[in-house]
Amino acid sequence: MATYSPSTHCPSSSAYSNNSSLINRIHQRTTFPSIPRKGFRPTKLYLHQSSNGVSVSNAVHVQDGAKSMKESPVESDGPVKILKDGILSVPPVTPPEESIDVASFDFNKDKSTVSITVVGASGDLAKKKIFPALFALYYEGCLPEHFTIFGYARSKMTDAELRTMVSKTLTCRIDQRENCGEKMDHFLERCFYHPGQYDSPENFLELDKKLKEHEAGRVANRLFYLSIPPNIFIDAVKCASSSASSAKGWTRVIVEKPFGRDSESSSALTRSLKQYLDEDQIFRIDHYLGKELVENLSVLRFSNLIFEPLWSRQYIRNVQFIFAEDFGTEGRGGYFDNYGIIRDIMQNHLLQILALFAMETPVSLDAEDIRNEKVKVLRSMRPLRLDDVVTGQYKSHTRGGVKYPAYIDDKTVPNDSLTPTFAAAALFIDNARWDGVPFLMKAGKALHDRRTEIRVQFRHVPGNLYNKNIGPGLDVATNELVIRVQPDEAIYLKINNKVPGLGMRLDRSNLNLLYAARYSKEIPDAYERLLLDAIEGERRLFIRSDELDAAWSLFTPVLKELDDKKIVPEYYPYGSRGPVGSHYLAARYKVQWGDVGDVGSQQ
Ligand SMILES: NC(=O)C1=CN([C@@H]2O[C@H](COP(=O)(O)OP(=O)(O)OC[C@H]3O[C@@H](n4cnc5c(N)ncnc54)[C@H](OP(=O)(O)O)[C@@H]3O)[C@@H](O)[C@H]2O)C=CC1
Ligand SMILES: O=C1O[C@H](COP(=O)(O)O)[C@@H](O)[C@H](O)[C@H]1O
Repeated sequence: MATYSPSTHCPSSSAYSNNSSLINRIHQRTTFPSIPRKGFRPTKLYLHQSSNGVSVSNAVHVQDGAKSMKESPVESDGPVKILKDGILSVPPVTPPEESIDVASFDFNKDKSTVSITVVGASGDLAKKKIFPALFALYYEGCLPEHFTIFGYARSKMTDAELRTMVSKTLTCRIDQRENCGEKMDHFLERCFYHPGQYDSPENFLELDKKLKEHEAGRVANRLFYLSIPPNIFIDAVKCASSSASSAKGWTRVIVEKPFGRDSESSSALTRSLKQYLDEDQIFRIDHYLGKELVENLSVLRFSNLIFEPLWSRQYIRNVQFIFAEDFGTEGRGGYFDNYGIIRDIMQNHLLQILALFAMETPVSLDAEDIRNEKVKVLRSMRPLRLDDVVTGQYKSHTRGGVKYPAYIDDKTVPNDSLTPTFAAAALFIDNARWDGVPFLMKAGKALHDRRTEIRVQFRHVPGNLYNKNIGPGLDVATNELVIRVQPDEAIYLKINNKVPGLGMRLDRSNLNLLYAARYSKEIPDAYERLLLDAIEGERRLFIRSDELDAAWSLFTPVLKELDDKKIVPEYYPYGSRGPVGSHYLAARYKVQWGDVGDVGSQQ
């Protein structure tokens, strides 16, 4: 049974199909348009699932007018229905003897409010992603009616200065709708700033005071977004929890990666966080889980009959997870040098995608059921061996008269740094479904293009009648499913086809779902989805501590060995395809990287 109190109205967020989320979404949109009797205003609904969907078993109503706000449960006189657009029709119940005039009753009085504090508001991520995502949610009508946004950092800034800073990053990217400028102004009016130290309980108390002023006596829910370097996470959490957490509503904290550098430091971070927060208050963000095509992975797998039966060692030859950026670490060298590409991309983003790709069917789409399956598959994996890893680092390269820098040219990076900016790895899942199937990962900075893809290469057709038409490269002519996460989001399937004409020549073609051609709506940024979920308490896309432990267990031994043995990375020119070693690694498992020579989904 789920209890809920009226909160947000988000017309575009009805995409979830699991029942608990459906309850949330329906609730957001519950507007009680037809209060059945004077004086009957349900303030809470007890929603439960039934075979017919969601129904209301009990409503609590306000009785006897505004002054005596007694709440008492009432039975509905008939079934509660969900009408079109998620509006609940609550059938009449017997009215009280004395009823009040609905028009004079202040229904907003006891509504809750959400205060979002961006800790580290002066920083890169806050400007680039968090404020724009909050604005997009506001624009789409996804934020609750009562909300306030506070920026918090050490930099001295006034509210007006914060607004100026934030306004530079906001865009009206969502369609070409009207009143965007006006909406921006309204949004900015609800943004405030409080300067303070991250380890000062006094400064957080001052913040608390300001938050309370804005919350105006409503039930206050508070979300803190830690957009700060990891070495100050705990200071900030300690102060936020002791001096600025909500007395009556919920308090949640979004924690940005990196969640440690290895198993030990990650466990220590979790232990420290749990001194001040419960696990269900901690929202560990991996923004790749908020990307549209990553969200779609489960839909593709579990709602299409043609895929799930093929999803095993029986039909799949190998799976590839490819991340490439065509720019280096410029500006982030200081952070990056302490982490490297394996920690920055593989251990989190790519491994999370792998877990979603390879997990067994969850019992339901509830957060815990999905995360249980992810943990299971991660724990079935073999820890990565040094032999199965190739590392690289970009070096300076001049092209078209332009000189591109080496990684170590960054002033914040030591000249003798061995930190990998590229890595390729072969991983294995020792369970019945995936026994022997190589899961290859490749991630790199300063490569020749920018893309993130999942490539599924299928086995060849046994006894294929058309072998002679295909020729010796049998494995090259097998089916390949490509899920291009970015850019130009697409899902395409490579198939063999007869070239039209009198001869019998086979050709490889793509069955192609290119999002830009199929859907006119712009795809929301991952941070929008994740922020909305955190506000709504939906944990499905956030990392649970046992998932994190399992993920670190796979990579910690090899990371330690790379450090201890001071393994020298293979140097590759800025803007190239990366170290050739990655091809040798793939070849050892009879794999060819699918991105090489693929002209993509445009054909
Ligand atoms: N930037 C990005 O693209 C991504 C960032 N992340 C993660 O998000 C978090 C924030 O990233 P980002 O915005 O780039 O970080 P920044 O380096 O920009 O830091 C954010 C703010 O924290 C304060 N700060 C910086 N260094 C220190 C320090 N040594 N001691 C105390 N305060 C400091 C500064 O604010 P002030 O001086 O005003 O207090 C700064 O504006 C990090 O954990 C990062 O790993 C994750 C994914 C991508
Ligand atoms: O977490 C990180 O992600 C970005 C890439 O994110 P994207 O959404 O732009 O693909 C990466 O550049 C950065 O190094 C890493 O820390």
